[in-house]
Amino acid sequence: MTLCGGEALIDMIPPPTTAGPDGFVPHSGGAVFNTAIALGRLGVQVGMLTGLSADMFGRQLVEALEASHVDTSHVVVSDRPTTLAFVRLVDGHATYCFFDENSAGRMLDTAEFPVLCSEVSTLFFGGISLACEPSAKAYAALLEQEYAKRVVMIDPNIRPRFVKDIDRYRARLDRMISRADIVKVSDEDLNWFLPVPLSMREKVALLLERGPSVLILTHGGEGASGFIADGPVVKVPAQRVEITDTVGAGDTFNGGFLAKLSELGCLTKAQLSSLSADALHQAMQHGSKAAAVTVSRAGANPPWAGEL
Ligand SMILES: Nc1ncnc2c1ncn2[C@@H]1O[C@H](COP(=O)(O)OP(=O)(O)O)[C@@H](O)[C@H]1O
Ligand SMILES: O=C(O)C[C@@H](O)[C@H](O)C(=O)COP(=O)(O)O
Repeated sequence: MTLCGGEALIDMIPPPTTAGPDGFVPHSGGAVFNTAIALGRLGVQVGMLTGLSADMFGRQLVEALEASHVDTSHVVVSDRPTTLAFVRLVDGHATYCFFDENSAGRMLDTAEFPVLCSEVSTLFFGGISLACEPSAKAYAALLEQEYAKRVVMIDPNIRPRFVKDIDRYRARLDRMISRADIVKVSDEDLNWFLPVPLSMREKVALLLERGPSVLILTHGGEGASGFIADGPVVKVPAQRVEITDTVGAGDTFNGGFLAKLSELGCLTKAQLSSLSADALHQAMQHGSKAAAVTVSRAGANPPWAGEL
């Protein structure tokens, strides 16, 4: 089972026709939640480790997980509120305004973490859960405890506005990246993480030196590049589709990517350490197709296997 550890929240999204702040519609979301939903819909055995509220939005999120075949046995329910993310769309591109003070996801602490079931073979982490305390510290500690036994993927989905102590955030991400088997970053994330006058290729080399077997760099509507140590750069273009909004593009890409690696039998530490360029290409292609479906419809709404 792949266990996705991180936030599940409500994206308040304006319908595309609404010019002003009126008419926000609550969509289930959160970067890590979206990846879990994508995996469940694509037929991968997946569970979610997160803190959810007992409020109406928390119940909406549990129902959404169950409807997409995501196991909820690692979900911790509390009376704290659900995180809300108000979304602003400019030409389909999303920016976020978060309300997460004291929220069920953000306040999840190590002491509340359930024991991982023995079927968990892969851990996926990312998003604002790695930026907010105390959840960030708790997920980082879990990774540290588990990385030697299980495959780990991270998509930091960097949101600097959330972070009070930037140096601590950067150092923690650095350590997590060094423990991960697969790392996915956007161009923006990479430039934030390594704000030095180096080329993209040199920055990629620096990240690979830290330890991951596979690094994916996504370029929004320009597609993605994949890197393995000593292998060729694998490039996959974005699919041409009419954009409704880009919410959850990267998260869905991650789901499609992991689903294909799993189907190919490559989701083990040994396989990943000698991944072929062909397997990498197939997995990225699958991620790109899945993401294209999400950007073509409202909110993060990953495709089912039959839609690809
Ligand atoms: N405008 C777009 N059209 C088609 N596919 C897109 C578009 N934007 C993103 N994608 C797909 O989603 C992937 C991830 O997008 P990106 O914006 O780089 O990640 P993130 O959402 O994590 O910032 C891209 O590599 C591409 O496959
Ligand atoms: O969790 C977030 O960072 C924002 C969410 O509200 C949103 O659902 C999301 O996951 C956006 O992810 P991205 O578009 O893949 O960066």
